[in-house]
Amino acid sequence: MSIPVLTIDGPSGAGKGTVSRAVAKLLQWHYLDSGSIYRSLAIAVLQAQVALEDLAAIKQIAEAMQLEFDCGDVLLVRLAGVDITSQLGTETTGNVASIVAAYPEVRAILLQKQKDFQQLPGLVADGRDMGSVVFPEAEFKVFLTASAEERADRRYKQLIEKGIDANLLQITREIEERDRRDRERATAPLTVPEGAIYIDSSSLSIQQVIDVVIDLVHKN
Ligand SMILES: Nc1ncnc2c1ncn2[C@@H]1O[C@H](COP(=O)(O)OP(=O)(O)OP(=O)(O)O)[C@@H](O)[C@H]1O
Ligand SMILES: Nc1ccn([C@@H]2O[C@H](COP(=O)(O)O)[C@@H](O)[C@H]2O)c(=O)n1
Repeated sequence: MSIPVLTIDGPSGAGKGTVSRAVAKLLQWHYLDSGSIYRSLAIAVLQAQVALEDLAAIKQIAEAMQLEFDCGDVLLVRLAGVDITSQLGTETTGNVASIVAAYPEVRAILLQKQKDFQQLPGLVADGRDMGSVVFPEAEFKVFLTASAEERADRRYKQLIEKGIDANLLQITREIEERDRRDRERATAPLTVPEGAIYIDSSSLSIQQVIDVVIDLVHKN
């Protein structure tokens, strides 16, 4: 029996995490936030004070990385037994994640960790290459995006709500730079996977996007 997978790929701030968590909860399926794996590696690399050009050292860290996920209402991540959840969401972590994620060797090391999330009764997987590389056979595929201005605005509001000082212009620049890096890398670039439905959420509410995605699963 094949285990159903719904993949939700798209650029930063498109709403993938928010929508994936809600849909996984409604379907009572498991949830994979693949970005948090790359973000955890970024934290481990920063902690080890390794240069971002030192591929050999980064590969060693990726291979040895002991990660535990608690995917309840709020995602909790432990690295070597230490809760790193509060460090995951920063822009520095996201930017370093996108630099280490560009190494094909690093992606190969982290591939099986992601595949292991495919468990009954089903999986909602969010990231950049879920529908194209990690779960190419997925039954349901979504590409979720929004304009760069809208995504930067969402990220800005998210940071301000968390009490984190933020600068809209800087966030816009960082989002555009991360998009460029994720789209232009040679291995597993951000792309619309074959067979995915394309949703531009620039003028849709979170609930409207959730409804479209739930409909896709229920109608098939
Ligand atoms: N359709 C929407 N309308 C308005 N705000 C939204 C919408 N979708 C998501 N948001 C808000 O945008 C912010 C970013 O969403 P989220 O973290 O889910 O994006 P993401 O695609 O997972 O980003 P990343 O890839 O960087 O983790 C959140 O504060 C979320 O509440
Ligand atoms: N499947 C994925 C998921 C993420 N990445 C890289 O990690 C960065 C952070 O991801 P978020 O979804 O948490 O923002 C992202 O910019 C990508 O570079 C990836 O390569 N593949």
